Amino acid sequence: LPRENHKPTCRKTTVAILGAGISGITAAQALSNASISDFVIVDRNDYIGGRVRHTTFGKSPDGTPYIIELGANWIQGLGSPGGPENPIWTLGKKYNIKNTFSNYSLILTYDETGANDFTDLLDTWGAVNGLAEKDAGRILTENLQDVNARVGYALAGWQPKKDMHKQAIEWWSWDWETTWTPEESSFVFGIAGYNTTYNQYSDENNFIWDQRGFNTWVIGEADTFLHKNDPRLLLKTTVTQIAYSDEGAVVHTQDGDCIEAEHVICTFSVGVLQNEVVEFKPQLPRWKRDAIQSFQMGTFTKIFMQFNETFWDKNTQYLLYADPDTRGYYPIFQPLDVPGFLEGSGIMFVTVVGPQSYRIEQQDDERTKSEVLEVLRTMFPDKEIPEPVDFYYPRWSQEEWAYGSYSNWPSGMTLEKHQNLRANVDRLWFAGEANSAEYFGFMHGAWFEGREVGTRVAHVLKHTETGCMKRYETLHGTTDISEYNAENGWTVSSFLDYASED
Ligand SMILES: Cc1cc2nc3c(=O)[nH]c(=O)nc-3n(C[C@H](O)[C@H](O)[C@H](O)COP(=O)(O)OP(=O)(O)OC[C@H]3O[C@@H](n4cnc5c(N)ncnc54)[C@H](O)[C@@H]3O)c2cc1C
Repeated sequence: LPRENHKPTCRKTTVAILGAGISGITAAQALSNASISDFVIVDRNDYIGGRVRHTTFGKSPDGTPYIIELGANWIQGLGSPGGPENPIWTLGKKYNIKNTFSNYSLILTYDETGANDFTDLLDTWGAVNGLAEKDAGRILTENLQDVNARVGYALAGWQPKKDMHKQAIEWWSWDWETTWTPEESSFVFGIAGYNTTYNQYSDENNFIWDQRGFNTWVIGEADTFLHKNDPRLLLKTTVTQIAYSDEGAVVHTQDGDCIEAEHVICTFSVGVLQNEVVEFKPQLPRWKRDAIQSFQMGTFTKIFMQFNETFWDKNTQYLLYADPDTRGYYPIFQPLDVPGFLEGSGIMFVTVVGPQSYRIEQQDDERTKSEVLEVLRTMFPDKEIPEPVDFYYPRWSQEEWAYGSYSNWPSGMTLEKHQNLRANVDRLWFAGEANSAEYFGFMHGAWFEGREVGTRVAHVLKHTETGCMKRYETLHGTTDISEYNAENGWTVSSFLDYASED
């Protein structure tokens, strides 16, 4: 609400960048690099980084709390000799972000009987996945109709049905990354997206445990073009309305102020756009609303616990639990009190996604804590599982500035329709992780899209490019292979493979 005695003002700028997450900061940096310094960056939070967000948790031996990451935690796909490097990995190194290789083979499996080794199913999945990849590649290149990933994997020979061990392996291999089930996800883009990150860069994921917070690199990059107390950075400022036309735009904020700009770059998550917390005037055209509502926003919830004593094997990074009744019920536990991470911390976290996230994000901490402890007692029948001394989890699906964690590609969405998510409407531009056709969901997706749109707007301002991104008012059922090009956000081939050794 407008503050008492606050006189509304309307500020003028060339470019208003909405959001100070990775995309917003990268867009501003691209403008700055093109010598356009007249912009403002607006964010409702009081920090730079958006979904790269941390908090304090528990207590270390010296009494100070630990820093834990509530949002992005891994740099995914680092880079291979002879191939390109993931820009987030480059930046992680630049800012000396503390991280450790996530070793997925340091895994133990459990079920309702306690420890039970079903890791051989990982090899079965690997073999099926090889066949599935080939099939997905054929669908893409021959312009055939996409299917959902359940169908794609079933045709490759994967039938998990009522085998809860197989369901757990499938959850670990699919849902943990996408936050949606195979039934709900695109087969082709799920696999192509996986390949552009893990085959183009590498299959390594490094886990961040830096006690300055992972967003140190985002702040560091912002500092390369913003100065101390820069008036161009407006934190704690909530956008309520964006009025746009082909001549410019006016952004209205909750405190009654406004920003008049020649161009607006909106980097809000697809969850924010879907939930209409910001009013667009005029209403966005149907082709745009269709694309926004079609893309999926998923939820990924990390539940943190600190214990006074550890009861897990210090040589294990992952504990996978197959619940006998419910797929995805507290399936993956990660102790951080293991070598290379936060040793001595007593911290462990368990992750749920999708419908389980929605469920637990609506219930109170006590209920969730007792469910988690019951699972741990099932997994370790011979051990005393103590009450945690600290317990916390975020509610991503309810955050008005995110409405979820990150996006996923649903089956039935073509590259053309996704391009409509990216395309500008008059002088209103869009960026953010979901707009990356090749890296949706990831931090590097947000980074590439912010850079792309910032660069485009700079060209438009300098009259070296026209103002329109490709869009499809009439969609075709499938996408021809010739359309997998830069104009539609497809810059590298999903068939490239620098990462595999053979
Ligand atoms: C739990 C979780 C785990 C993840 N794990 C990983 C991972 O391991 N690896 C990885 O690569 N990626 C991961 N991600 C995804 C990654 O964090 C995102 O892809 C990336 O940070 C998105 O950046 P962005 O700039 O597109 O959006 P955002 O970071 O959401 O930035 C948009 C900004 O807009 C602001 N905003 C929204 N509404 C308004 C409004 N009305 N007014 C003003 N400001 C507003 C928000 O406050 C936000 O700061 C994870 C995300 C989550 C939540």
